[in-house]
Amino acid sequence: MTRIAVVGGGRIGEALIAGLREAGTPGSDIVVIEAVQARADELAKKYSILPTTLDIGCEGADVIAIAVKPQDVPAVTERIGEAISDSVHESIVVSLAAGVSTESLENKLSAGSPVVRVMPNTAMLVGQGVSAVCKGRFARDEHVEQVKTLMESVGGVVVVTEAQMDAVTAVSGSGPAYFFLLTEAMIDAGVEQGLPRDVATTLATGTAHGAGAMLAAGGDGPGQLRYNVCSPGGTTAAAIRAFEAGGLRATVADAMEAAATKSHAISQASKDDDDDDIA
Ligand SMILES: NC(=O)C1=CN([C@@H]2O[C@H](COP(=O)(O)OP(=O)(O)OC[C@H]3O[C@@H](n4cnc5c(N)ncnc54)[C@H](OP(=O)(O)O)[C@@H]3O)[C@@H](O)[C@H]2O)C=CC1
Ligand SMILES: O=C(O)[C@@H]1CCC=N1
Repeated sequence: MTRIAVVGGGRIGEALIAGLREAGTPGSDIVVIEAVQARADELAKKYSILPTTLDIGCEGADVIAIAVKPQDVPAVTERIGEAISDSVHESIVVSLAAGVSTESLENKLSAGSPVVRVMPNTAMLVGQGVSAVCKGRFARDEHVEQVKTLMESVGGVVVVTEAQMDAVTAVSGSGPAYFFLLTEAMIDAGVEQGLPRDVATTLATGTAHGAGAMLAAGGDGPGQLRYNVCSPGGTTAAAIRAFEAGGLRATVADAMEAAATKSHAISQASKDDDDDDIA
């Protein structure tokens, strides 16, 4: 049994809670600490969990998952540090925030506190997330294993180095949004071609689901799967040519570079804040 305190009940906090509940974690093992009372009450009702304060929620928690916006992480971590500093129970502080380094978290906690950084994605909501995990200076392998097991209950998990986290964020943290954007564009294009919107939505969404399932089946890779759709002289090859002419691959590379650069900039901002604290 792992007792989890989720600090921040926004989009990703809810996705984690929903995925854990769906995977069978009892509601009594999860508490949520959320700034907006109405939102805390909504989550409590929806997932049969307890909304509480940070001090009470951190007491006895095995995992304290920080799911607030990156700029709110330093203040929240400092308060968590105060709440657990005298506790005999060891809590693993887990950050789900983009761009916030384990070092900046450790700087706000008592010396030697185990910190694990996770980059999840919103597909946790349906138990199909994929997360990357890296450990801070004081986290031992058993802490990483515990967090890995927790995240495996809501999807796949890979262990990476912290230096890889900006790239991870660009691929899988932000990734669901790229597929949603493509799906939206396909629906709009289907409507332009004369389909009713509900029909275009059913077709594009079902296609995304089916293509995802084929990729996840782990047989042929994406290239071969695409070749299999491209009948010689056919419709798909004509569409792929238009995608390539429009610079799709370069656009994807530029978009992911922008995401990774932003993640790095967030890390630099949190480092600068730490330096200001020390000065
Ligand atoms: N959304 C996503 O797909 C992903 C997000 N992440 C990371 O997850 C984190 C949260 O993102 P997201 O869920 O989108 O953001 P949200 O703004 O939806 O959620 C954050 C929530 O935390 C609340 N909050 C702020 N300060 C406190 C506090 N002191 N105590 C308790 N609750 C507080 C916020 O309230 P208020 O709005 O009033 O400030 C808000 O409800 C970010 O760091 C992001 O980088 C990581 C991977 C994917
Ligand atoms: O957009 C963001 O900053 C967060 C982090 C990854 C996905 N959403």
